[in-house]
Amino acid sequence: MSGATADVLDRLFEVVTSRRNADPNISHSARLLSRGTAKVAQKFGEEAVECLIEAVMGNSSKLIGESADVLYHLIVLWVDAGVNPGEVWSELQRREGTSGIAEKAARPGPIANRSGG
Ligand SMILES: N=c1c2ncn([C@@H]3O[C@H](COP(=O)(O)OP(=O)(O)OP(=O)(O)O)[C@@H](O)[C@H]3O)c2ncn1[C@@H]1O[C@H](COP(=O)(O)O)[C@@H](O)[C@H]1O
Repeated sequence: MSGATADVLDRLFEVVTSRRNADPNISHSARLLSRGTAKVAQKFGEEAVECLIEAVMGNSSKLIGESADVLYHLIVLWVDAGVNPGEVWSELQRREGTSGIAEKAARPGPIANRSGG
């Protein structure tokens, strides 16, 4: 992720955080957060589905807008859950350079004989 990308997401997180106790008639973020975790999660899921539909349809210009919707609603989800973007950036940094194939192969396998007998 480029620095510019992280910056805009960090700024968006700060704005949404600042809206937590704002007037729900003025701020969409405040309105969404006031409706509770289930609603925040539902909206994120809906936006994700809209995003994947544009991807499957091969509509890359609409995919850009839907992707922005997904990121905004993910940030609302983080604010609701008390997750800081820096924690997510750190996790991505920790994974840098590790292939997904190699990571999956290194996971502990099932225990062959749980009874021990
Ligand atoms: N990036 C966004 C952003 N993306 C999408 N949306 C809004 O998300 C809403 C999605 O509309 P929907 O009809 O899908 O959802 P809904 O209105 O909750 O309707 P229901 O599903 O509940 O029926 C629209 O009102 C969009 O404008 C956003 N609203 C705000 N932001 C950013 O958040 C900042 C703070 O916004 P406020 O909290 O509104 O001040 C803004 O300056 C922007 O930078």
